[in-house]
Parts: sequence; structure tokens; C-alpha cells
Amino acid sequence: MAKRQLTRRQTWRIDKVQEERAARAAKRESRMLDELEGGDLGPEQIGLVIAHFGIQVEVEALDGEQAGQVCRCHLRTNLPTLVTGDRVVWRAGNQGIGVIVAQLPRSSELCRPDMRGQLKPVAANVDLIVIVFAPLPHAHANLIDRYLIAAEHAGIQPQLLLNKADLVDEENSTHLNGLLTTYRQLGYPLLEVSAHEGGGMDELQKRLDGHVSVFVGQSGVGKSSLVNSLLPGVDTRVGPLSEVTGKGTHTTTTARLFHFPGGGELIDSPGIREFGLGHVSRDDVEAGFIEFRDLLGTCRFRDCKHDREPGCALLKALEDGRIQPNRMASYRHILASLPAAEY
Ligand SMILES: Nc1nc2c(ncn2[C@@H]2O[C@H](COP(=O)(O)OP(=O)(O)OP(=O)(O)O)[C@@H](O)[C@H]2O)c(=O)[nH]1
Ligand SMILES: [Zn+2]
Repeated sequence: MAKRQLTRRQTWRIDKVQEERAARAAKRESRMLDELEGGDLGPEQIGLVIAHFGIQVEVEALDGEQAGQVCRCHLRTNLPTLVTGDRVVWRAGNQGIGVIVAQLPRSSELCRPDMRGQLKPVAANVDLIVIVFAPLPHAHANLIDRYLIAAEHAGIQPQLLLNKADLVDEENSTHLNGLLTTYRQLGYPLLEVSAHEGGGMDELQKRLDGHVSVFVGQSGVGKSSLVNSLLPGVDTRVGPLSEVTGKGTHTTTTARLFHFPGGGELIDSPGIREFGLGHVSRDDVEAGFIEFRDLLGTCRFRDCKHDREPGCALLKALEDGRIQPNRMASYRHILASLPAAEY
């Protein structure tokens, strides 16, 4: 069927209907907020945003008698956008619905570009990025380096994790041992586990204790298997959730915060699992290679591209063995993949 061209008048009417609907939703929300604020609100207390639904959030009480309880909350209109992992001041209402009064400062932000390419926070206060790789699918150093750059850029500690250790064999061990040696030499913490066979999982659990973590890595490395093994009996499928926005009700996926039984928290969503694969600048890439740090700014030319320039500190370090050739190759590969404007 041919697509019917809408007349200007029809488009105008549709926009108008949508605007009116959005205005009504905002009014409803503000009326509910007024009612709540006018009624019996509990005292101010500290909470943790464990899920986010556009104009409402789910908050877990962190202190007082209600500690551990979860409550849907409305947001006061003057609040900045909240994301999963945010700590907030909130007040409980008598209908089981509360009000967020203030956002507490974030210690870190994970950001991703939105549909317009603008960076938006998707999770707050994450302090450990677990970068998962495996013998299968083939572990590319380049991909691990991209995640490391993203972690360094966000100022969040990375933890490297080789999963499917049960699949290490004569054929792939040379490649994998090379990778492990490279990252150990750089001082990155590294664990080896098998989500299937359980080896190393206790140690991983201990490592996650006391942290707010995210798991990132290529599709198929076993992130779901790891999370399911660490959160037995919890349905972690981050499925579509019904969200009420100014534009009506539609479904969306949101990041969710889970508590590990052994301690520590996980923030998970399909978007977060691929964190780090987008948007980085040339400067981010350079700063993300930790062994370059002390050398940056010491080349003879200020705009040195560390390619063939005389007096280049990075090339000298490569020659002296202070930079590993595979990391230099990875750096060049990542730079070459940046959009021309950044290069
Ligand atoms: N041999 C072995 N296989 C594993 C292990 N962990 C996961 N797998 C398998 O690897 C495959 C991919 O695992 P998933 O947990 O779905 O991987 P994922 O990283 O969550 O993948 P996406 O959902 O695509 O992001 C599945 O067939 C798992 O059964 C492990 O420790 N050993
Ligand atoms: Zn240089």
C-alpha cells in the first residue's frame, strides 16, 4: 500500500494532539505530586535508585526502619535527570508512592550517546567495570583496549575477567597467555573463571563485594551466564518495561540494580553491556593507554601524532621496550577507526 502523504493540516493536528496529551500527563503528574506533598509524607531519608522509568523511579530505602524496601517515587520538577545507581533524598507517601526531593552527588557516571548522538548518563556511582573476554568468541586485544579506554575515561577501575577458562586448550592458549601477560605487565587486575564449571567464581564474588559493578564485553563471552551464576534465582532479563512518559505509554529497557547475595551490587542493561564501544576522541584514546601517560606531552613536537616524527617519546619507549608492540598496534588501530574529525 502506498504511504499516504499527510497534509500540513493533518500533521499539525497530530502534533497538537500529542502536545495536549503530554501537557495532560505532566499536569496529572504534578497534581499527584501536589497531593503527595500536601498529604502525609514521611521524613527525609536516603535512598538508592534501582530502576528508572522516565518520569518515575524505583527507590530502595537505605536507612531507617524501611531499609531494603522498594518504593515507586515521583520526581520533583526541579530535579536533574536521575539514573540507576543514583543516591537520593526521598520521602515516603502513605499510598506506597514517594517523592524524590534531591539527588546526592555522583562519584562516577557511565555515559552513552543517545539517538541524537549526545552523551547521556545511563548509570551512576559504578566503581568497577568488569571487562569479560573468553577463548570463544576469539578475544581481540583491540576490543579489550577499547573497554579499558572507556573505563579510564570514566575514571572507573577496570577488572579483566577471562571466562570459559574450561575452554582453554593447546590451540588457543598461546594467544590467551600473550593477552594475560600483556595486561598483567600493565598492572591490570585479572581473574580467570568458568561460569559453567564454577572455577574461580568464589574469588570473583569476593572481588565484587563492596563494589557497584557493570559487566561489559562482546556478545557470547558469557555475561548472562556469569550474572545468573552470581545471582541465583533472580530473573535478570532486563526486559521491556511499561513506561509512562509525556508522550503516552510505551515500552523501554532500563538499567536495573541487583544485590549479589555475597555483597556488592550489579547494574545491568543491554546498553550498558556494550558500554565503551562508541564515542571516544583522540585524546581519550591516548589517555586510555596507561603506559603512555607519563610520556604524553614530552614529544619534541606539541602536535606529535606518534607516527614517524623525530623526537617522539612514544616511539622511543616502543624502541626501548617500555611500550609493548601489540599495544602500540592496538592504539594505532583504534585511532584509525575514529571518525575523521577526531583523528
Ligand atoms: N564452556 C563454557 N561455556 C560458557 C561459559 N559461560 C558461558 N558459556 C556459554 O557461552 C554462550 C554465551 O553465553 P551468554 O551468557 O549468553 O553470553 P553473553 O555474553 O551474555 O552474550 P549476549 O547475551 O549475546 O551478550 C552460551 O552458550 C553459554 O552456555 C563457561 O564458563 N564455559
Ligand atoms: Zn610522539
